[in-house]
Amino acid sequence: MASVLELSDVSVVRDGTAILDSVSWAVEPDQRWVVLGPNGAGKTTLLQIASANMHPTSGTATVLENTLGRVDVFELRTRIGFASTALARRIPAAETVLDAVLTAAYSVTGRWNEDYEDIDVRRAQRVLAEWKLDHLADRPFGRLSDGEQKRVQIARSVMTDPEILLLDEPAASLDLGAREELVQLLGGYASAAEAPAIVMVTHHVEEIPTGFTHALLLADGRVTAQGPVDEVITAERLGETFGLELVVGKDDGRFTARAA
Ligand SMILES: Nc1ncnc2c1ncn2[C@@H]1O[C@H](COP(=O)(O)OP(=O)(O)OP(=O)(O)O)[C@@H](O)[C@H]1O
Repeated sequence: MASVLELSDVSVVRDGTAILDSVSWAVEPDQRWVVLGPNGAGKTTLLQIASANMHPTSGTATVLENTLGRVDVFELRTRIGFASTALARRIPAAETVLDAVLTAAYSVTGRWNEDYEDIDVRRAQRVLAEWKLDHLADRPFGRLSDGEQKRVQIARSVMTDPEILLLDEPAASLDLGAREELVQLLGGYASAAEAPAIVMVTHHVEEIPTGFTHALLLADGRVTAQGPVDEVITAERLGETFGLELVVGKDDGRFTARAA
């Protein structure tokens, strides 16, 4: 089966600095990746490439078998699910939770005069139930808790049944209860055979859901390690990437890390 994402020697240069530097990486359909690295390492830039929102300065990026720079990215983006706080800011506060998810079918935020089919509405309702949001379907998006808003972002990004799902810090700013609820839901989703390939950026190994198979570590725009999650999320590899001595543990499928 073809890779859903393939970067070959990809660099992104801004203001004379390589914010991604010779990155080569492939994501297969049955893989779920976590991307970790210090602030400014280039994680969000990597997702911008993977979501076809940015082209490499040099090298080749192929997303769902389309080489960026040679294809109509508007059609391609409909096959990619992307959840980030920046995108969520575009959802009007008064929009109901159901509409915030439903409007993904037309790639818009803010319901206007689009004609939705019953099948779209039923799918939105099913997605809301999957992400434990069905009881909030009629609530305005702006009146949800942070944890609920994060789940709406993800529900919206899976509404169109994407072939690759990109999550930029889905658990950032959540309290312990909301984080654990989200990590568990993500773990269940990631473990399902029919789930798409997933790439999740996070700052904390505690946020890696069970069912995630691979990890990529970035520092200063360069890949410092990549491969099966248990080979990469280690004290040695993380320590090199973050530049400090760490103790890394794993319990019941979940990782922990602290300074040594
Ligand atoms: N358009 C741009 N022009 C110049 N520099 C940029 C641009 N976009 C990003 N950068 C710089 O590139 C580096 C990587 O940014 P990026 O947002 O990808 O990192 P990150 O790993 O996601 O960081 P964080 O963990 O803090 O969110 C940062 O130093 C950032 O300031």
